[in-house]
Order: sequence, then C-alpha cells, then structure tokens
Amino acid sequence: MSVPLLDVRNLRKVYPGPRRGELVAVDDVSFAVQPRTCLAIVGESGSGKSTCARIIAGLERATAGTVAVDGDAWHTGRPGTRERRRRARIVQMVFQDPYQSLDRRQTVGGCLEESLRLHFDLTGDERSARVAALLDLVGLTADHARARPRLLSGGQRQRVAIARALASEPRLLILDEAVAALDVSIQAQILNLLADAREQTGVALLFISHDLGVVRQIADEVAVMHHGAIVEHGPAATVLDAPRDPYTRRLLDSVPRPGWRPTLRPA
Ligand SMILES: Nc1ncnc2c1ncn2[C@@H]1O[C@H](COP(=O)(O)OP(=O)(O)OP(=O)(O)O)[C@@H](O)[C@H]1O
Repeated sequence: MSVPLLDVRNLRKVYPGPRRGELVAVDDVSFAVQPRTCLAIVGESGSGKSTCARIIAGLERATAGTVAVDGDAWHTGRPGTRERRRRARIVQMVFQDPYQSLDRRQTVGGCLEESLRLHFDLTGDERSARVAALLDLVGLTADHARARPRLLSGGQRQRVAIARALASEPRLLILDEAVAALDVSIQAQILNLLADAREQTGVALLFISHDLGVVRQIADEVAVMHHGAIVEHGPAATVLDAPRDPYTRRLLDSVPRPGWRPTLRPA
C-alpha cells in the first residue's frame, strides 16, 4: 500500500477536567487518509472529532501520538509562523461559521488575493486569473468578488471560505461541520462543489460531521467516534448500511429517514 497522505497514530488529548480531574477528549485514535479520498469522522457532540481536527491543523497541542503527512512526521506541538505557513500549503481547514473567519471589511476578491499573496509569488495578472478560477471552482462570479461578506448568503460565504482554503492548493481539506449551519438544499450544493473540487484539484477531504445523511453523500470511508475513541472504521457503505458496533447502530437509528414522522406524546 502507498504511503498515506495523512497518517494519525495513537493520538491522545487530555484537558484539565472539573475538580482537578482530567478530561480525555481523544483517546488513542489512529486513522489514515489516502490521497484524493474522503474520510468522514462522525459522532455526537463532545466525542472528540474537532479536537482531532485541530491537532492535525496545528491549532491544538496533542498530549501524545503522531501525525505524519506524506510520511513526514509533523511535530504535534503548536507550530511557529514559518512552519504554520508551510503546513498551510498542505492542509487547510474550513469551519462551520464562515462569517467568523472572514474579514468583514475585505471584499471576496481581496480575501482570495491575500491568501494567494501569502503562498505564491505571482504577478498581478496571474493573481487575478487565479482569483477568477477559484471563484469559478466554487460557483461564484466576478460580481461576488466585489462584495463584502455581509452582503452574501450563508451558502455563498461558505463557498468563499472553501475558495480561500483551496487558494494555497492544499493536499488535504479538513471540513469541521462545514455544512451543518446550512439549509438542506444549500448543503447539497456545497457537497457537490466539494466533489467537483476534489475531482479537479485532487484534494483529499477529512470531513467532520454529526450528520450521517450528509456523510453518506460524500465519504469513501467513515470512522465513528464515541467518548474520544474510534469504535468503528471502514468503507462508507459498510459502516452506514451494515454497522457492527452498537453505538454506530444507535447513531444510525437516530437519523430520520424518508417517511419518518415524529411521535407525538401527550403533554
Ligand atoms: N479547550 C478545551 N478545554 C477543555 N475541554 C475541552 C476543550 N475543547 C474541547 N474540550 C472537551 O473535549 C471533548 C471533545 O470535544 P470536541 O469539540 O473535540 O468534540 P466534538 O465531537 O467535535 O463535538 P462538537 O461538534 O460539539 O465540537 C468535550 O468534552 C469538550 O468539552
């Protein structure tokens, strides 16, 4: 088997807990992401998904364990500026709320240009052409390039956040609940655009979500997290259609299916 793009081994994160105790947020987690594939990490709120993502992206220190990219071991402490920039060429992250991460005073075009300036030595014309190509990739136009985030819808803002993340031509995009705040029809559009981006750029996806319906639409492989540990990991069709672990089954049972009706209990 070829060297994975991302290889996470025995990751552990312990936070100080209540009353001088410890809170084990991530407990001996291992997984790999192959180039050009999508691994989804699913689980309920508090299961440790975001903590794993933040450690891989260098936003959080690991207590123990290793993260290797292309076989190159990454120090799991907090990286310095130069190392952060080097890693940003390889791994980018998109969060749930793009409004928080976009500069409200900056136009969409300005935001993409800034990212390109940070990572590449391009002429003005080359940069403009790259901005146009990125906008096109995420289904936005030159009109959007002149707009500021407050004039955009939630879905459009998330498109901008994805374009900005793709500007550095990363090998891996980590999406942490990136479609959770969007309407179902907008979610579907964003998932389609991620599939197109994957096809066109070859970027691999680490897709973090509590929503198994969404995961079914995008993932090749699924890892299920519960209380900080991975309880099941395999091809998406196997995990979602023939789960072996009781927790995965419970998680799947709680997803509304077509024709599902809420049970009304008397008050
Ligand atoms: N900075 C922190 N300090 C202390 N505890 C933390 C911190 N960040 C996360 N935790 C705790 O670690 C556990 C895992 O949190 P994490 O955010 O990774 O879970 P999650 O599965 O991503 O859930 P969510 O989707 O709600 O963020 C939770 O119990 C959380 O309260």
